[in-house]
Amino acid sequence: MSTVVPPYSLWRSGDAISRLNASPHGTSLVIPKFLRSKHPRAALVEARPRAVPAVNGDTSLPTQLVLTVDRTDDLQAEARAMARAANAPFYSPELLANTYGSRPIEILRRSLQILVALSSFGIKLWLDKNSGQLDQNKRRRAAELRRIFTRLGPTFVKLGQGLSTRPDICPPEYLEELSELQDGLPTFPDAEAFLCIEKELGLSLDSIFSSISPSPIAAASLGQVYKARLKQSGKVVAVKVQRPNIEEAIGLDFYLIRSLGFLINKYVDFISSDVVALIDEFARRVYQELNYVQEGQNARRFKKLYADKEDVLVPDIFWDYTSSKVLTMEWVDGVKLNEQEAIERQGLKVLDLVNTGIQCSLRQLLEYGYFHADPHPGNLLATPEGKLAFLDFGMMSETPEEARCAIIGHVVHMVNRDYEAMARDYYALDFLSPETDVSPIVPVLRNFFDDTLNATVSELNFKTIVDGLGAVFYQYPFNVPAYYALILRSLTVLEGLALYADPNFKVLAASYPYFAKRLLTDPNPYLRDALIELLFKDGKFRWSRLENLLLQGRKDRDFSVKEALQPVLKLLLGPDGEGLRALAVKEAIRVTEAFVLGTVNDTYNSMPDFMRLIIFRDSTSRTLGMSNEEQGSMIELRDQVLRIWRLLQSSENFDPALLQPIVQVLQQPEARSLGGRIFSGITQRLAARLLQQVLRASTTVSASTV
Ligand SMILES: Nc1ncnc2c1ncn2[C@@H]1O[C@H](COP(=O)(O)OP(=O)(O)OP(=O)(O)O)[C@@H](O)[C@H]1O
Repeated sequence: MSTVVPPYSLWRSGDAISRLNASPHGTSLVIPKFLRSKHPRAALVEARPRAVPAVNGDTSLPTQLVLTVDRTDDLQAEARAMARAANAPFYSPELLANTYGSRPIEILRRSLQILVALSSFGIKLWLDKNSGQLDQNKRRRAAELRRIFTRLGPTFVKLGQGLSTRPDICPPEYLEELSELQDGLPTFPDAEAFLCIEKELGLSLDSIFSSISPSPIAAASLGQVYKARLKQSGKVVAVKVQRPNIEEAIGLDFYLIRSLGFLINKYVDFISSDVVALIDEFARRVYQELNYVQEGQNARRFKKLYADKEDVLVPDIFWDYTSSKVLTMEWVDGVKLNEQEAIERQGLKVLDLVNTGIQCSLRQLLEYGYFHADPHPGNLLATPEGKLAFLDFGMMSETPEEARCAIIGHVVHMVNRDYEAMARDYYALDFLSPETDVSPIVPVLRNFFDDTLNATVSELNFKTIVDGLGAVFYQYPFNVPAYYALILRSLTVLEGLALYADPNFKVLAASYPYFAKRLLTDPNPYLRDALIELLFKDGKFRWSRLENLLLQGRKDRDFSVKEALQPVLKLLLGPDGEGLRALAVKEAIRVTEAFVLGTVNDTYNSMPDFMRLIIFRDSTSRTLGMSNEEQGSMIELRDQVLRIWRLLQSSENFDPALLQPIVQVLQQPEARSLGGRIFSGITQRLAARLLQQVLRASTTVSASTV
């Protein structure tokens, strides 16, 4: 799509709409007669946001009050927009049956159109299969399917966009081709678009805008977008106008697709899912996208949740110029994230923007669970100030809270190559029903990850992981919820963008600090238990895992060491913490012993040989009879604990009192004996070692005297 360069107020000659004259005082718009006569001019309500008067200036209203008044105005304008959208289309299979059931000619015509297009594709697939060229021709066929969907119109474009996020349904080649269904769609006549704006808003075009681009700056599946300037406030806005009769076109298609779904449910045995239910769910989402007031509300909610960071921008909505078919929003000056050279020319770094995108996506997907479900590069702009702007809030999705936690656990298990735990995660993620046996999946996961990487998992290309998991999902009876597929897709899109700038960029490595932070700090019981499970194995604390989590978690910009481990420490004191307390006792013994024996070892090694002989009757490097291996692991444990302690100490806001719960546990009645146990544990072991030493020495002496 061509971008309109200022002054963007020239109408194309020969258009149904006449010419816009540029006046020396600015631009004035000449509206064609057929547009002017229909709509009497209506009074304009000022669009938000308003200028806030200076608090310290001579203006009388305090800022807070102005903001409140603004907010009230805004809510009222939004309510008016909602009223305008009262008749927005909604999905009702019954209504569709009533409407199209009695239009056999239309049904026949459209069915033939779809049938011819899809059956020719089906025949090619069948021929490929019979000639053994299915794999070889996959890429070609995927591109053909993309073209067929574009030809068949908006419903199929949406269907293709939807399929492009489903690794459980489509092989990777199809996922890639179908994800290109975002651009290059045909436009519709501008005159129709301008008529639609006037009709929808009940205002004449020239009373709304002082200028508007003569042709769309972009055309997408459901609408096209113009750039304009608001007459009242002078703000530059983007005006999205819905394609004419789209509701009709989509309605007929969904009626036909649903009828096909019924036939599949009835006659195709190998498809066990309820196809009609899937179609209904999908159709409902597409219909939601037809209500631009809903999209505006999505944008507002998104902005409230995520644009608190100064590097994220979400356009404001101008409710007075918004209806179900017209969406007027703040114009975002920016370059699409895939136009990397243009971004670099502005002195911006693509990787910084991608990192912002990753951090924002992680918060969307895993913190609030409300996320932008269509983050293709066309919907992400880099602004000249270096902000990342999000556009197009038509398709939003939500991740249920349990799933958010299960995903965090899954990634951490993956990074730690805990394949059994990974396979079990699929229950928590609701991918597999509880009666499915996950044991066959474990070796498949192991084979894939162990084969693919020599380095750590976080060094793996995210796309490789997604393709690998996709292949597993494809082979087993997985039912991947739509939100999960969308999550994978949003991160894959960001990684794809980053790889242009840096072929070594790893999205998982960039996002792992966030996962580590959540695991260390989140009080959610699922995550807390996942952390405990990760840290304790076979009754032993895995200090290396804690060290790694702390090292990673510290890299997250929102990490606060104050919160680290707090959920686990709280559990330690709680009524359900008995098991954990027992583990803590054991570990305390192990660590104290490591410190004591480590120090003994150091002292022993620093002694001259003759002193060792006098005291220990031994001049070898074996302290208290410990093997080199034992010594090594003891010293490693001590050093690891010391490293972690230094790590905590060097972190901002660290207060040793945070570890108070551990001390408290040691003082609790049930663990009061802990001090004694540690002490006795150590003295027992030391005594045993000394005894061993003495016995060994006396045996050697007596043997030599014999
Ligand atoms: N606020 C804005 N500022 C600048 N450009 C915009 C704005 N909103 C939309 N655009 C441009 O218009 C294009 C299409 O807009 P949008 O993605 O919202 O349409 P859509 O019909 O929802 O698309 P899709 O087919 O992806 O669902 C964007 O890719 C962008 O180039």
